[in-house]
Amino acid sequence: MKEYWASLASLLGVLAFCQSLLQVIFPPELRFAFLKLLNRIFNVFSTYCYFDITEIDGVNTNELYNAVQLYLSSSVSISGSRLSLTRALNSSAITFGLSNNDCIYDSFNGVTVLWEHVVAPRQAQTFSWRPMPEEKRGFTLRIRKKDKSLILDLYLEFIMEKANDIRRKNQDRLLYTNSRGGSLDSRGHPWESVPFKHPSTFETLAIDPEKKMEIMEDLISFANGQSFYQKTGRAWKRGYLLYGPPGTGKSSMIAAMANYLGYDIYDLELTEVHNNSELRKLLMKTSSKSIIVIEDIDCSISLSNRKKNNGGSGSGSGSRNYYDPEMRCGGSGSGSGCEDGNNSSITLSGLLNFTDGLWSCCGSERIFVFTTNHIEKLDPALLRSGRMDMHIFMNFCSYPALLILLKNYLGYEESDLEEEMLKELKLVVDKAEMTPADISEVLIKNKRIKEKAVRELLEALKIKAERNVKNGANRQKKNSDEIEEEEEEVVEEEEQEKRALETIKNPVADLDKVFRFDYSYQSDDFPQALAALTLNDCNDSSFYVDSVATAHMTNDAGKLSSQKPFNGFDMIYVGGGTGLPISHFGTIEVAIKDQNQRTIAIRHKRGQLYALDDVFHEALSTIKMGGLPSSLWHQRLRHPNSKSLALLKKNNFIDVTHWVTKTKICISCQMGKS
Ligand SMILES: Nc1ncnc2c1ncn2[C@@H]1O[C@H](COP(=O)(O)OP(=O)(O)OP(=O)(O)O)[C@@H](O)[C@H]1O
Repeated sequence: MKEYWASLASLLGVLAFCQSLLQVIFPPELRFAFLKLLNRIFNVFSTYCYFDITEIDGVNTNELYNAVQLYLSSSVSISGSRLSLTRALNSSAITFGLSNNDCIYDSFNGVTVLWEHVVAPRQAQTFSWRPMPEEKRGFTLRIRKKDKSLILDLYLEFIMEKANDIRRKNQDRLLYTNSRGGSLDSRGHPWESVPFKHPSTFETLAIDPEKKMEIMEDLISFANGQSFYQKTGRAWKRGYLLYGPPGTGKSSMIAAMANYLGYDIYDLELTEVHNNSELRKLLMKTSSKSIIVIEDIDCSISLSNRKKNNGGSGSGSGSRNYYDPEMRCGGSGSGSGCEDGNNSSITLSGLLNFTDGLWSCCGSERIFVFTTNHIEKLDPALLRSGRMDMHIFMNFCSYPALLILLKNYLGYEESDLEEEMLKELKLVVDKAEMTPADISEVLIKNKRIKEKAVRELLEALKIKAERNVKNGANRQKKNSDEIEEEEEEVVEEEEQEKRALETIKNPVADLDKVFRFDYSYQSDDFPQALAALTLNDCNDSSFYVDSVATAHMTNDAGKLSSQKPFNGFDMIYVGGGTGLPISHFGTIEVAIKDQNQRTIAIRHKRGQLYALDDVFHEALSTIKMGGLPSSLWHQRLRHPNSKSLALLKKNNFIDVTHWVTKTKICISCQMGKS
């Protein structure tokens, strides 16, 4: 026996020596090539082929891996001998899974295949933008070569469908949030999820039954509408805008939608998203059959003021219409907001691309829901027809909605209540303007003593209705007072106008009292605005065109001849207080056209004015045709002083029939100089 151990030990020693000798003689590269060759030879002669389905594909999670895992979890629970059991946090379902490196046979269409769950430790992490899981996971599918073409595609399709079914039936809805502010988890997901357990359903939702039916039918026709969307060439998605006062059930409606269709919810927190490309990435990581929600869209982000931060640096905006808020950053559909240039914020255009641009179609069967308490605050671009397919007004509690709440909270059917009580409730509920949330509170408080609950509810409704009536009367009184005040103001304005007209007839009389000059209506650069009133350079015989406005604007930057990007924060404010961004500044060319719209003279800027020198005098020859009194020339030539007029006459540019006496003072000049 002793000898036996001794010879075994020496044999092991020889083997170890040979191994180290081999390692020295054959470097790792050579060994790797040899193994590869062996593998190839094995594959040629093997009757099987193998498919690896890894958990992470590049940087993205492999959906097929998840589907296989789910699919196998249903078969391993029956046939597996060693299983792993998992239960997600707060989840009600237990998931079976194959243990690490365990195998299972499955059959499909009479063909048997083998699945192996391969788990290997990940090598020490090289540099990565995000943490990776410690283990590499994957499934290896083994199929006979002769069966591959027969079943592979069908089998994988079957697995995907089955996984979706299982997900729908067994799995709790998931509620995703992007509250991590853009950072990714170890599996490359920007979304965090928890099981979604909201109990709201369309049955418990207290809204008018007709409206409820309409919404439910719309949802079902959407969910079953794959062929319709394909046939019509539309992306398989739908948008709902829920609006109304707080507590009318907008969030409850979203939960009811998710529970009704069995969809997951992605609750998008816009304030956590830094720019449009991040928004796009979030969208790419949402799954099909989901509802993407942006709650309180009017307060989550100030979309109309966003451009302020960008400083209007969008390049190449030559022919863009900046009056269209949608176009502020490059227009919808293209997926390229001007934010892409400086990557600093979300824009309205980015949000619209998110919902109905090209990127909104990455994935299918998705519903977008926006909610707001103030629809009037939303940018019209969001409300435009076709953008949100259905606008749903969540109103105060109506009588039919009240009956649903009574059933939910007290178990009362309409027939369980006395007729008198029903009559009274019906009479006051609309006037009370109470939200379902307010009414629920009253009912919950007394839910154990049902009669008391109904009585108290009636009392609360009456008090609220009375208050509303009183407030309404006050409002009416206030309104009539306001109307009276407005009427008085109109009369006052009319009288002022009359006085002004009388003054024009007799301009010298009391001019100051009527037209006091108001600086608030004038340009800051007032002296410059009046520059055209005089011609200072007596040696310059050019005509100068006064284009009237001191600050010109155009919605087409291409019209500017030497444009430069505008990097300031100023904006053009228009009626209603909307701020329009300024993208470029520069100079324009003044074109003079004849009757037939042919350009006969184009002039560039000289200083602050546009000069028409001798070459173009002919083009203006009609101006000097026919003599006119000096007062008319004064008005036609934008109020030059008499010295300038005399100069023009002397150079034979104008023909003055007679000089008007100084007593007739030009009112415009008076106002301008006051
Ligand atoms: N229409 C409704 N049907 C049933 N319950 C409702 C309804 N509206 C409100 N409630 C009750 O009031 C609570 C608050 O409602 P919910 O959060 O859905 O309102 P909301 O309109 O989304 O409010 P907010 O605008 O403040 O987010 C809900 O939990 C629910 O119990």
